[in-house]
Amino acid sequence: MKLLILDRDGVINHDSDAYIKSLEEWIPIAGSIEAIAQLSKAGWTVAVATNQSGIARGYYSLDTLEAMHARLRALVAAEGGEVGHIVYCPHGPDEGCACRKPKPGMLLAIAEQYRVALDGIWFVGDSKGDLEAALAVGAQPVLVKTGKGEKTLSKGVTQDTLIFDDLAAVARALI
Ligand SMILES: O=P(O)(O)OC[C@@H](O)[C@H]1O[C@@H](OP(=O)(O)O)[C@@H](O)[C@@H](O)[C@@H]1O
Ligand SMILES: [Mg+2]
Ligand SMILES: [Zn+2]
Repeated sequence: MKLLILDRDGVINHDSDAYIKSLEEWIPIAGSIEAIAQLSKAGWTVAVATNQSGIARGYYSLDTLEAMHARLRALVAAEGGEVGHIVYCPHGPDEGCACRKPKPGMLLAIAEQYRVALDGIWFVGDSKGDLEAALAVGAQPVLVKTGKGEKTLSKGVTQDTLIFDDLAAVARALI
């Protein structure tokens, strides 16, 4: 199967150093909804793996998080596509969970969900932790320059990292 895994904040929607705390703050990056829909219509399964420590920090509720993901699904559906499995880590950095990136727990959960291996599967992110999670399980690290991507790039990435301007450019490369 054609599986693509996306980070959320800074890849699908704009990110903020103050966290994305409400549905109103969840604003798609230009071209990202259309990119997901086009990929989906081209036979790709598009899954999402996102750290959401704002839950543990008490910045927003699980209901609010689910409302953001319902909005994502509705916007992609309106373009004729669909979003696959969305996995999130609600834990804080000090909880030692297995799912918070750069740990690969969420990628492994998605692989198990679809009963596929992660070798070479593209994981598109904007942060160093996204790239490290991909490398930890043999997936293909892909960096976009949106969100924290430019900052991540400026600090240096591994040679095998693929780099694109944004998610729309990733979709163009795959379709
Ligand atoms: O990019 P994804 O994984 O979809 O989500 C990132 C968010 O959970 C937040 O992650 C936080 O990192 P800490 O969790 O505080 O280390 C900060 O980077 C915030 O700016 C950011 O909005
Ligand atoms: Mg991100
Ligand atoms: Zn976790």
